[in-house]
Amino acid sequence: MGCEHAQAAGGQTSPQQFEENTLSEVRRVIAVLSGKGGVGKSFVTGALAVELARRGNSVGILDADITGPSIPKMVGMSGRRASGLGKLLLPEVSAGGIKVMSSNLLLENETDPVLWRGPVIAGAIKQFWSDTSWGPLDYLLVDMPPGTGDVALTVFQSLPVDGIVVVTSPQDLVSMIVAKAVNMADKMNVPILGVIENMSYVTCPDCGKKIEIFGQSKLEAVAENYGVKVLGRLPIDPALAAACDAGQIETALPAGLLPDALAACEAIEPHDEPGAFSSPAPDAAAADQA
Ligand SMILES: Nc1ncnc2c1ncn2[C@@H]1O[C@H](COP(=O)(O)OP(=O)(O)OP(=O)(O)O)[C@@H](O)[C@H]1O
Repeated sequence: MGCEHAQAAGGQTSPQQFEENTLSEVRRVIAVLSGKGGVGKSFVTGALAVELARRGNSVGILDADITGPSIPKMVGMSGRRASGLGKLLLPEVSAGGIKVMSSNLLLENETDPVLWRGPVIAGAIKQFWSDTSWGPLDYLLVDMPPGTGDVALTVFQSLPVDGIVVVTSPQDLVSMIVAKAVNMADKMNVPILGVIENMSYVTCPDCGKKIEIFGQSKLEAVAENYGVKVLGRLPIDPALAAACDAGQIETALPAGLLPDALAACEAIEPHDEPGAFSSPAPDAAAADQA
């Protein structure tokens, strides 16, 4: 574990902040975290990105779920590959204008497994931040890998994360997951914006009644206990899941799904005034010097 990436991932030595390149001006960085896999963290990341973009914001998603990337497929980028600009990578841009950088956009085939070890994964996170030309962004959402392990640590130590959205599902051990996230946020000195419960209920197609198939949600009580806000509860929506699989989240996502979560994102003070982006035009020569 001698290289700088290993140190960042292992946390054995002082953390290293990854530098932003001159072609990026990211105003807010929000990490979307879950306690374990499969609770819908990527879906929530995608939904927040779509809603923020619909409100006129420039939005990017850094897919830090390096070994299980699912963002490109959700926004219709299956089969696409990121291009380069001098020494920098260019994020792919969705039909709705969302910029994405993901390990899936660097693979020959999107079904290739990513068999990378921790230090290489930390190196990829660095590439997605320092070596990617994001341009001016109002919001960069970071789709975190599941859990609170090494890669999550690297992201919090190395990127200027402004806030964390925690995603749980009702069958989770909600209390434990929120506790872990709160502990990590405390240690990393990053505020938790709040918690979203995904797959919280189903809506009866006949009468519209909300049915809590996993039992009554404990979210409110747990959130209160840990002093974090509830930012919303999302239903199980098979049609929306199918639309995500088909790369159509941008057109299929109903409007107004997560108003409190959006308000929490919008309340973050931006790093720079909108419009303050003043880096040189993104030509290859400029990128070479970056
Ligand atoms: N509210 C929902 N209703 C129906 N299906 C959903 C919902 N949320 C997520 N899904 C589906 O569940 C699957 C897992 O979701 P997703 O990839 O977002 O989870 P994740 O927590 O990011 O998983 P991983 O930890 O593996 O990255 C996907 O097929 C997604 O479309």
